Formats: sequence, structure tokens, C-alpha cells
Amino acid sequence: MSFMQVKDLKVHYPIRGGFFNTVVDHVYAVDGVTMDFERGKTYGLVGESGSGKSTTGKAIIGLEKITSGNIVYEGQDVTNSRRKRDSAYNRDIQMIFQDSHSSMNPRKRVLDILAEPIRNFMKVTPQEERKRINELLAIVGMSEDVLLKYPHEFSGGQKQRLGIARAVACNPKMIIADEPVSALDLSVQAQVLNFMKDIQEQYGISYLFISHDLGVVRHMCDHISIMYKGRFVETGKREDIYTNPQHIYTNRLLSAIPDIEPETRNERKLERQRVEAAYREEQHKYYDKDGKVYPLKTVSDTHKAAMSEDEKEGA
Ligand SMILES: Nc1ncnc2c1ncn2[C@@H]1O[C@H](COP(=O)(O)OP(=O)(O)OP(=O)(O)O)[C@@H](O)[C@H]1O
Repeated sequence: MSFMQVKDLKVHYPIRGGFFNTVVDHVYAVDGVTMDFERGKTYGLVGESGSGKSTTGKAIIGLEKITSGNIVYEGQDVTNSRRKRDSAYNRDIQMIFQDSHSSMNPRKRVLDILAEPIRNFMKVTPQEERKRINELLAIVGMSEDVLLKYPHEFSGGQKQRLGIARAVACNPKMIIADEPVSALDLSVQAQVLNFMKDIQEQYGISYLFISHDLGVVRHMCDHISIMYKGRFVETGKREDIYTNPQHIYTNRLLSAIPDIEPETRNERKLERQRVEAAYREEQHKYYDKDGKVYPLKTVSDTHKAAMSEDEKEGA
């Protein structure tokens, strides 16, 4: 049963121009997308750069103005109340970004970064606030020493964990994760993704997981929409998207995933080496009109050979 629906969401940015700076056109960044979110599940939003994924996430949380469409949360239309600072919706729906560093105030210590959402949304005593901060530290597996540190003192993976701790501070129902691991090394990516999954299992959080990478999404998502130029070209369960993609664009994204099975990877590597070797060899050959092969060393040799053939013909 879904707890939140996004219906026919559109975000169009006006393009201004001309002498009077009037609206001459629009960027149709999001052009009519519909989504259903279920408790404890992960909804993947995948597409190439510029397809409208981030704008969708930001529009849902209230960081972008919606042109038309609706967001219904637990039966209430919240389309216009998303920007109210203290609304239940804003407490329940949180967002984490690719670059957690720039989403944290560099002049604030971890203590204040974690305390901020608690003060905004929980209305608790200072003792309760401190208790919650300690709980958050336990969730991310960090000691109290980190509380007096600043964001720049942490590695990328640690910062992303802190970003997640901040997002879960007020027991959200859903986290919108916009490319949460794409700035991290591969090994750290896996740690952060597993951490997100653990939190989901423990607290029943739903994710809207935004990524350009179908390989990463495969590990995380139950349901996936493929976005292209502001629209969904395909939506379905994870298994269906991976085993039976319907749209050519989905196929293209799938073919970009490096294979993770070691044997297949090895076979692919050998095949690639064979193709590359054959290609290199071809580059050093010149075929005349009758299919006779001449060895060539450089590209200019190719021209010379071709020219001499022409000269011969002209003679
Ligand atoms: N404030 C804005 N004004 C005008 N156009 C914008 C604005 N923000 C985004 N766009 C355009 O909207 C389209 C969708 O951008 P968006 O950032 O949502 O894509 P994306 O799929 O998240 O890509 P990326 O992964 O590169 O962020 C792009 O063409 C982008 O240039």
C-alpha cells in the first residue's frame, strides 16, 4: 500500500530573452511523471545527466517550484505545503545529496549539524536532544569525539554517513538520495550502500534513489523508473527492468554496466583484447582494389600508398 503519490508532476523553467527579457521558451525539465512510494521500499530513478532526476527529487521535497501536478502524502495534498518549515511533511521527507560536503555548513561542528533538524522538528529538551545525538552516533558507528569536528575533517564516506545521520535524525518516512555514492571510491560506495540498506531494514525507511548508474541501482531498488528528457520511458519492478527491458534507452543504459561475474568479466576482457589486437593489426594494413594486402606503418603511409595507386591508374 503506497503512502505517497506523485501525480503528473511538471517542472518547467522559463527561458528569458529579447530586449524586454520576456519568456521566450521553457526547459521541460520534468514533464509529467507519476510515482507511488511504498513503505520500506526503494524506488530507483535512473537516467543520464540532464534527464530531470534531481529536479524531480527537489520538486518533491520543496526545493523547486512545481509547474503542475500533485503530491499526496498520507492522503493529504501537500503540493503547496512542502515549503512550510515546520510541517510534518518536511520532517518526514528528507534528502541527501551527492556532495554531502557542500550540503553541510563548513563552519558548523558535527554537534550543531546533527542538532539542527532535532531543534527544528522535535521540540525536545536539551537532554533529550543530546540523547538523540548519541543515538545517531551509534547508528553511524562513530564516537563522541567527532562531535567537535568540522565537516572537512572527515573522509568522503564518513561525510556521507554523517549526512545520512542528519537525515534520519527525526525518524523520517522517506529519504530522497540524489546520487549518494557517485562521488565515492568503489569500495566506499559499497559500504555506504550497505549502511543505507541496514538503516532501511531497521527503521522501515523508504528511499527515492536517484542515480545515473543502473549497476548501483540494481543493488538497492525494488521498483525503477527510467527517465529520459523529463519523462519516464519505462517503469517496472527491478527484475523486469533488468531481464526484460522494453525501451531502447533502457537497453543502452544496461549495456553500460560492467559485468560483475568474474568469469564473464574475464571472457569479456579477452574478447576486448582480441578485438583491439585485430583492430591494431588492421590499421597497419592497406588493401588495394583487388583485395591485395600491403603492410603499412603510419597513417601517412596509407595516403602515400593510396596516392601511388591513383598515380598508377592515371598513368
Ligand atoms: N534552474 C534551472 N533553470 C533552467 N534549467 C534548469 C535549471 N535546473 C535544471 N535545469 C535543466 O533541467 C534539465 C534537468 O536537469 P536535472 O539536474 O534535473 O537533470 P539530472 O538528470 O538530475 O542530471 P544530473 O545528474 O546531471 O544532475 C537539464 O536540462 C537542466 O539543464
